[in-house]
Amino acid sequence: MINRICTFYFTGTDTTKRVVQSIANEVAERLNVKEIFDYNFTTPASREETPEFKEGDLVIAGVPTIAGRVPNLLLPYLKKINGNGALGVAIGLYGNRNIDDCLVELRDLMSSGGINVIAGGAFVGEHSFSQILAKNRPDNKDMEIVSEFSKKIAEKIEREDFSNPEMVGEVPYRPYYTPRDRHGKGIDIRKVKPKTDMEKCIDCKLCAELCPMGAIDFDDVSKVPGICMKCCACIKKCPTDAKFFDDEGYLYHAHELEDLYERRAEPVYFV
Ligand SMILES: Cc1cc2nc3c(=O)[nH]c(=O)nc-3n(C[C@H](O)[C@H](O)[C@H](O)COP(=O)(O)O)c2cc1C
Repeated sequence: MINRICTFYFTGTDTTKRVVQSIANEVAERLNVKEIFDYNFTTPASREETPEFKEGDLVIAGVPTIAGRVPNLLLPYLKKINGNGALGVAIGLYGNRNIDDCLVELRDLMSSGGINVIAGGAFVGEHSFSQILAKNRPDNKDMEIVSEFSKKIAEKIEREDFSNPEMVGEVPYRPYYTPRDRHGKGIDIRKVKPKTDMEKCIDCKLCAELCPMGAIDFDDVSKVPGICMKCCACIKKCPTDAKFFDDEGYLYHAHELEDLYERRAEPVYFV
């Protein structure tokens, strides 16, 4: 019996949020669950709380795929999950290249925290680095699959089938995906940070408020003293398009992804 559905997600550009919330809403409707609790752990302040769940919860957890894995900057937080026997669904969003081992890694983090993961899905979202790679996804076709998946989750719970399906990915997990330049040499984008066009910036502070790493200086938003995870929230959500990356390696990688992964990757789910 499910008493509460918890959406539990990290999202830079809202594709993960859309998929997770839709699943939660549809499963809640099908199972007649009245309480939906929105647990968005994107901001640093939200990650100061320990993620705590209880028996009778269904936790729909989602993260974007970063370098083929769960974002490593979130691992200390995700290792603190207190599932207390809740049921769970693991969701990985990826930008049309590959989910690699993100979904199985998220499933394992949830299981280690005491959540019984009864379903999982890999869905496609517009790539953080691009305005054209998987543009506007998840789209209507993706959302139909989200709906089909939600129906199967609800049916599985109604049958009281709490088994753990196999999911796409390898254990042990493969190393983080490394982009390469035209000579096959690794491109290291870890230290790359966004720049600000001060002619366009209106100093609204939205970028500093949104940054999941709290990396942008509130008093001077052109400064990024903290760690940037390249989620692109500040770039895609800037009302005046003032933020941008100009690092050569980063831009090369972004354009290469657009060229190599133009084909449409389809979502997959496991129930
Ligand atoms: C640093 C970084 C690395 C990424 N690595 C991958 C990847 O390995 N494979 C992939 O297909 N997409 C990758 N993506 C794209 C995101 O997983 C994808 O755009 C996702 O939909 C973003 O979710 P959000 O909108 O909830 O932030 C990466 C994005 C970022 C920021």
